[in-house]
Amino acid sequence: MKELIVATKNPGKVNEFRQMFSKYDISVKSLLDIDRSIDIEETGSTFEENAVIKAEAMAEHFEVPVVADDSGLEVDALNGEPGVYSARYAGIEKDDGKNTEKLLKQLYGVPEEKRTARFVCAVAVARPGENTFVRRGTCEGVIATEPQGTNGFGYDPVFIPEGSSRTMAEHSSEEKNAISHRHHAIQQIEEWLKTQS
Ligand SMILES: O=P(O)(O)OP(=O)(O)OP(=O)(O)OC[C@H]1O[C@@H](n2cnc3c(O)ncnc32)[C@H](O)[C@@H]1O
Ligand SMILES: [Mg+2]
Repeated sequence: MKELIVATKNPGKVNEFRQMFSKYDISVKSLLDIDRSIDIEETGSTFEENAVIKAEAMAEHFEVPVVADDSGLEVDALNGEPGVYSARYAGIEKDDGKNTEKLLKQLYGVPEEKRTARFVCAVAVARPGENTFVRRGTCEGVIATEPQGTNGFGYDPVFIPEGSSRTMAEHSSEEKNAISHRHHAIQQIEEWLKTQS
């Protein structure tokens, strides 16, 4: 089994990458396993830019291929916010509970048909001495009026994916990994993943 570094410190993402990469016989090492003190500043203005920044910084550092994910939630009634600031929406401390609370406050009184949103995930692959590539996946849905469910992470308790009546946090990880933005982004790097296992 081949091992790949995924340049993230988000344990929820790590679980999902582990589950989805196992299909390719690839095991995942994250920054939580390697060095929690590594901090990469996300200075880009798009998901793609930030994913590339994270992947290239770590590929240069470890001198091996590195995958990185930059993701977030775009809410139409908020002109695409929180977007690339999803992790820091309610402050720098990255508190999922505070972020969802702020989001529900911002959307208070907004009717269901105007609560459309999408999760976006950019996955970048950086390799020493080779060109970096980045692919995007999305998952359409609406924002609920109150949090429901305990699975997943981030905004999952308030995001109802299209075609479902449950929030993402009420979906099993298998169900989420079949429809998520991260799944759709990873599908697009499948050819490369197959060369890695
Ligand atoms: O940068 P790394 O270390 O990967 O971890 P992070 O949590 O800071 O990740 P991002 O910078 O990509 O910010 C993504 C935020 O968007 C939200 N998010 C992304 N994917 C999500 C998902 O599958 N379900 C719920 N929320 C998600 C969640 O709040 C994340 O913290
Ligand atoms: Mg981040």
